Amino acid sequence: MRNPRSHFAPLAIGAPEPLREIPVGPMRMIHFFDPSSEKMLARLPDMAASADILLGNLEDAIPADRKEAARAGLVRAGREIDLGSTPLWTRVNALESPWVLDDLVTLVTEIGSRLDVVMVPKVEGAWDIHYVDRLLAQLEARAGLSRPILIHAILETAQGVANVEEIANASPRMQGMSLGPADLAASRRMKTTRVGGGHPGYRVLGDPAGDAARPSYQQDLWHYTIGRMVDACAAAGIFPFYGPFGDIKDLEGCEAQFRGAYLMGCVGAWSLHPGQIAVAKKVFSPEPSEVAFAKRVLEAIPDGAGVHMIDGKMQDDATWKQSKVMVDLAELLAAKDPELAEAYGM
Ligand SMILES: CC(=O)SCCNC(=O)CCNC(=O)[C@H](O)C(C)(C)COP(=O)(O)OP(=O)(O)OC[C@H]1O[C@@H](n2cnc3c(N)ncnc32)[C@H](O)[C@@H]1OP(=O)(O)O
Ligand SMILES: O=CC(=O)O
Ligand SMILES: [Mg+2]
Repeated sequence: MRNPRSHFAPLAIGAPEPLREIPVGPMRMIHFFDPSSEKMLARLPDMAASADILLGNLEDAIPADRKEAARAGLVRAGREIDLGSTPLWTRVNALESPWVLDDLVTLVTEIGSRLDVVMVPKVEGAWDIHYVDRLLAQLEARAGLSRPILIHAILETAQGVANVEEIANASPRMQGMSLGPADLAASRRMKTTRVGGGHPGYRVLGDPAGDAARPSYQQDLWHYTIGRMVDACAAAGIFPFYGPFGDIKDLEGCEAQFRGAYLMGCVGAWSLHPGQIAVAKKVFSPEPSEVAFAKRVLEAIPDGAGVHMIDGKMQDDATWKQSKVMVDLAELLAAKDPELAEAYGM
């Protein structure tokens, strides 16, 4: 581990100072697009208006013979397409792949000032983040960038999950983490071919009670990993996200999976298809009734201390903090979305 006094020192001469706080904006969905597709590039301005974050994907789902076209398309998007204030991220190829070095060198050199976050797949431990951290610093210095590019890790190997806390704390560049349920299932030898979501076989059975049918409840395969990821991220001051939900037509299943992650502390999820943007927006924006109640708690306890009763429910210092989380998120989203501002009365 680095000397704590040098934790915030740049890793290359001339590289920008690392950030003390990770920038906070609406992050309800990271919308994936294929930058090798002209059709997708033409749609980017519209997508930028509806998505909180846009991500040009270079890794899985982009075939080997389109890797270079995808990288070039993303450079073009960063240089020529007006995305307003919507952050532009990329997912680079895996660190062991033949493409990742050119991904990082090209993107930082050509559009480093436009790129907010680099998502790194299949992160196994702090050593993977250290590699990207130093390389980014060298490239930023050479490109004369004034703002550091942040790193987002995908939690999608068994070893990555085992090392989740050290990954979260590996660098001041760490912006957050996403659950990658497809690769993680393969890495763990889980017997599912689905991309995220539940599985009808993963359930608990109620006790027998005479001849009555035994109740049976489906469980969430991802609960354990999401819990570990949320704690690791919150403890490190960075942001946890649910990843992909691959059954594109099952918007109800998608909503349920996203909602579970939202309630557990995730700030957003990936959208792979335009239909999932609306789902993420709905789920990761707090309910107006919850916001109204949270506002009442903050108003009733202006100093955030002591014990009070509101609608028959005990409120104290801890519930004040819960309410503050809710109202802060509502204010953040209301600043971008006039409909939510009205719904929240802000
Ligand atoms: C496990 C992981 O690593 S997940 C991350 C990697 N995977 C991805 O990034 C996949 C991204 N998504 C996609 O490629 C596509 O959405 C697919 C292949 C899943 C489905 O695509 P389609 O079969 O074309 O879906 P569908 O016919 O419903 O599309 C409707 C329209 O939305 C467009 N569209 C689909 N996905 C996207 C997207 N991500 N962004 C913008 N537009 C999109 C289609 O081009 C189509 O446009 P059109 O009506 O003008 O022809
Ligand atoms: O990259 C995402 C995954 O689920 O794998
Ligand atoms: Mg993956």
